[in-house]
Amino acid sequence: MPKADFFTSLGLFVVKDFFDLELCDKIRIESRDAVNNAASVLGKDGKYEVIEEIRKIKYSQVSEETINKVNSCLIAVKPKLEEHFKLELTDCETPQFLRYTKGDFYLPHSDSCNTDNAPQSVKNRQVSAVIFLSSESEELGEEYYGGGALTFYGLIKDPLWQKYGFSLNGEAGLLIAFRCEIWHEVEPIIFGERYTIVSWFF
Ligand SMILES: O=C(O)CCC(=O)C(=O)O
Ligand SMILES: [Fe+2]
Repeated sequence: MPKADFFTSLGLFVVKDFFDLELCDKIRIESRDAVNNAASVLGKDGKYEVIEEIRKIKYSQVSEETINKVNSCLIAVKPKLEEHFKLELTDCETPQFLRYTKGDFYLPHSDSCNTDNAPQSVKNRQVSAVIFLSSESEELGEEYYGGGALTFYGLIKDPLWQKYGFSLNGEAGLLIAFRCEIWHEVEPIIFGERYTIVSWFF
């Protein structure tokens, strides 16, 4: 599996210890114990709906304090994202706290959508950000999971490589940011629980 530096060399933005392990543990435990709801996707009619054949994940309803803390960390990195992607960004969406248990996944998708009926907030998205709170590992433990690779497509423009997926090894504390149009998926979780936070800059 390629290392984080490989994704940097292909133009993605990676910070390895964006969150320290103490903060990852704290938010992961809060996310595990919070009320969970099935996550939705944008349906063809431009409305959000739960379609478990496409995105089988739970949202965790963490505290306002945790949302604000993560939000301020994301806003603090905005100037670096603007410089990296050569874009002007206004703000980021309220972060979503995601919990994946065995068998959960998210099929290949892009985070932006330009169809006429898409909500303006989705049309405005420019950069996606994912923060890992747990690590992919062969070890068993609360902070580890197996499977669940975040896999990116079309990173190499050559037509021969268009359909090739590059999988990132999830590591607690790592932030990866990428242009919203890039296709990506979360492969099914084989064991353990996978925790991430996602948000979108616009
Ligand atoms: O959990 C992840 O690694 C990414 C999730 C994702 O792609 C999304 O929610 O749009
Ligand atoms: Fe996504």
